[in-house]
Amino acid sequence: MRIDIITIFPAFFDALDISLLGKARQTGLIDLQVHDLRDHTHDRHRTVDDTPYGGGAGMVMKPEPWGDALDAVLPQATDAAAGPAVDGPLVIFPSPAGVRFDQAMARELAAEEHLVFGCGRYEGIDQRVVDHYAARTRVRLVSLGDYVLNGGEVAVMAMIEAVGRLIPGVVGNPESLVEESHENGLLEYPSYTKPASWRDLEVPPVLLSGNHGAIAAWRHDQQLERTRRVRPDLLPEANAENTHSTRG
Ligand SMILES: CN1CCN(Cc2ccc(Cn3ccc4ccc(-c5n[nH]c(N)c5C#N)cc43)cc2)CC1
Repeated sequence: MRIDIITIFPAFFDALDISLLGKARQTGLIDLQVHDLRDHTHDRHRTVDDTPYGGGAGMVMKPEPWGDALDAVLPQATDAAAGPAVDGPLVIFPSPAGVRFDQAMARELAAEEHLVFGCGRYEGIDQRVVDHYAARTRVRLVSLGDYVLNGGEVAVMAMIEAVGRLIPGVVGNPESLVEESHENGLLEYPSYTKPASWRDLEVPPVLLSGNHGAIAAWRHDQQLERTRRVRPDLLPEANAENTHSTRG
């Protein structure tokens, strides 16, 4: 997979040089490039923002640097008349107004060949940037969650980590991807390791029994109990209820 990130804070992504994603880059599993938006400015102050038309607080990111930066990482700009290319890169702009990112979207993105992330700052990016590229390629606004961040970098880091670990070969033991939270729609079960007794707290005896059937049943019960308590909205019956009510 190829990943391009455009940002005014390239150093923010130095963390992608270490750990599993750093190894995936070294082995060529992921070709990840970080681009400084200011390298696509043409004034001596390397200006990327300006005041909003119509007034209002804060600054908006100018379209010209974004156009030059995105043109540099996207294939030869297709003609808008041809409509958005369906087989080209997927361009993702993190935004509080975006579709909520979740594990299902992470799985979708992990199947893509080329992702381009545009990290906005200030009060956001001039809307014409989104409109221009949405006419030429696939563009998505994606939100990390219902809270306001100062820019897109934290969201992009989270998305790249969630997507990267689903790419075959990135995580040593693919088995560990199967039983984690949200992979089967439920929260994960609690985990334990040695010692069997710690500060008078014991490991649940079933986990020491060697009875794999009983262990699997206990773990599924723990997933259901934890999901009911913490995230009842994830339970199948909650979704079934929603489905019924939308049918009216
Ligand atoms: C006219 N006004 C009306 C109010 N808005 C509100 C507003 C919009 C952006 C920002 C800061 N910011 C800039 C780029 C950028 C990208 C992602 C996110 C982001 N926040 N939360 C998520 N889950 C995010 C993600 N993913 C935030 C970003 C601050 C305040 C501004 C314009």
